[in-house]
Amino acid sequence: MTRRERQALIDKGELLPLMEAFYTIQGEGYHKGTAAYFVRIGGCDVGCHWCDVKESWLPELHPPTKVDKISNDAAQYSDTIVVTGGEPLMWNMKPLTDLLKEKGLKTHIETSGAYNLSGEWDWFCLSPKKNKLPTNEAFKAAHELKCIVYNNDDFKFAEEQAAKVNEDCILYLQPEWSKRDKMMPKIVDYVMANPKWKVSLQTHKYLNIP
Ligand SMILES: C[S@@+](CC[C@H](N)C(=O)[O-])C[C@H]1O[C@@H](n2cnc3c(N)ncnc32)[C@H](O)[C@@H]1O
Ligand SMILES: Nc1nc2[nH]cc(C(=O)O)c2c(=O)[nH]1
Ligand code: SF4
Ligand SMILES: [Mg+2]
Repeated sequence: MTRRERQALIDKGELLPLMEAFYTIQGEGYHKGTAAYFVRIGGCDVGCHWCDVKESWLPELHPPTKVDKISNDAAQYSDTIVVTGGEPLMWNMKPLTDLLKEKGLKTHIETSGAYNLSGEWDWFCLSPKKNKLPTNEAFKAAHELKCIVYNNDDFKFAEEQAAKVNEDCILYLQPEWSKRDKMMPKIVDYVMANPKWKVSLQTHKYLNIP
């Protein structure tokens, strides 16, 4: 395949830069505790300084992989597939989600929502970032809003984001991992005072699973 041919397939979403795929338990948010197959797509330029997968950022480090292979592998493991990254919406997600749905699998996404929406999602987890705000489309699509709390300013940011999602969107505050001891007591107080919010923890890190 020439470079140009490969780029055309990437543009169409037939090839995606796959960093890793693994079967585990969804650790975060509404579906925490549910067995799921994770597909981690490389590439992200949002630049969160506390990102826990910085190795995902450069797309050229991750091999362009056929979505047929990704979906066939996924079907061997689980009926719930979580597509994450990196930032999956930097790529065209339609071919991948079409294949997953043809197989009767549930498609979940973890996204910052900073890029155009593509793909068909049964569950849309939006985690807004100050550096690159979500699109209006992403706010409308969100089933859960998961705001990361690194410092006190993040409570205000979280409220601003919550004002933009649908009324039935489930609202979560999740401590940034390195600040969890400092921020968790503040999150607890905040949620008790503002019970429209729920706490989300990265439970997979406590369980020592991927
Ligand atoms: C690694 S990101 C990939 C998907 C997408 N780029 C996003 O940010 O939503 C997956 C989830 O992990 C969260 N996350 C990343 N680093 C974290 C950290 N250090 N502590 C807590 N949550 C973190 C993100 O906010 C997001 O909800
Ligand atoms: N177990 C587990 N649950 C997760 N929920 C969201 C994750 C992500 O990195 O997107 C993640 C992850 O990396 N592992
Ligand atoms: S948007 Fe997601 S993958 Fe990108 S830097 Fe932020 S947390 Fe990491
Ligand atoms: Mg993670």
